[in-house]
Amino acid sequence: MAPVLELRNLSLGYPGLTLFKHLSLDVDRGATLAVLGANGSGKSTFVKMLLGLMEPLCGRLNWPSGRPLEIGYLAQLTEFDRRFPIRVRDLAAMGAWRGFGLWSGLGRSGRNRVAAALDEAGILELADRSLHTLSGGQLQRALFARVILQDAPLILLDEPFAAVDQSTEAHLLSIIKRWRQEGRAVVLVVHDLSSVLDHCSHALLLGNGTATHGLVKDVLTQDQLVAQGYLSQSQASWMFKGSYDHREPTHV
Ligand SMILES: Nc1ncnc2c1ncn2[C@@H]1O[C@H](COP(=O)(O)OP(=O)(O)OP(=O)(O)O)[C@@H](O)[C@H]1O
Repeated sequence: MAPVLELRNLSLGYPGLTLFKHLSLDVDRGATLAVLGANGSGKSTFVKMLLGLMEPLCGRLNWPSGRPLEIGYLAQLTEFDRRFPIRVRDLAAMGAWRGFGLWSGLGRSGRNRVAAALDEAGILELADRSLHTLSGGQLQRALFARVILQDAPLILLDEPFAAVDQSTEAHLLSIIKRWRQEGRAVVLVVHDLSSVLDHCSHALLLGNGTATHGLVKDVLTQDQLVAQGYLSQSQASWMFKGSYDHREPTHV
């Protein structure tokens, strides 16, 4: 699959703090890249760099299309102010504003697109509810509907499953599956070694000043996770003996 984005010899950090050096990777169409690392390893910084909010210390991002692509972005739920007084359908419609313009009306086809996105996210019946009345899982579904409407070739999800139950997670994974089948590239920041990784093709592990990238099964090894400070030796021994093992991605 052709890349939508190429990172070349990238170093990332702040004055006096280098988080990692010399990262080169391609984000391919149809790939699902999980970004993991201990607290403070640089996941949020990596997200900011992808969004163009900060420059790498050195190296570069290449956009094979010749210009930066639109990124469908889902921020961490904790960063979202749900007291903002709008309805679910208005929040979702914000994802489509490029298509219809900020100050013009949605029109029938726009309204149909919003309804279809809310339906796919499983919250059509909540369309007229105010955001502050939603549960965490319902709000996450509304934010997914907004990303659906962005219709972007590259999708960046920052901890999309942090506050959702198993059935919501499975539902949101089915949306990610569709995106992947359509050839979109999906980058997800995930916090734990959960079953989500079964649905990812590649992993980027940050920590202890390094960034390791490759197939999930090659990167998330016991030795690597300990070396990069993600797990202690005893946690790793417990985990690799028990619930977590290396499976090939099942690609929901
Ligand atoms: N604007 C900044 N200026 C200087 N240092 C920063 C800045 N933002 C973050 N850092 C530092 O960079 C490091 C990486 O932070 P970052 O937020 O990217 O980590 P993270 O992996 O997302 O952490 P967490 O899992 O705790 O959210 C931390 O040591 C943090 O203190």
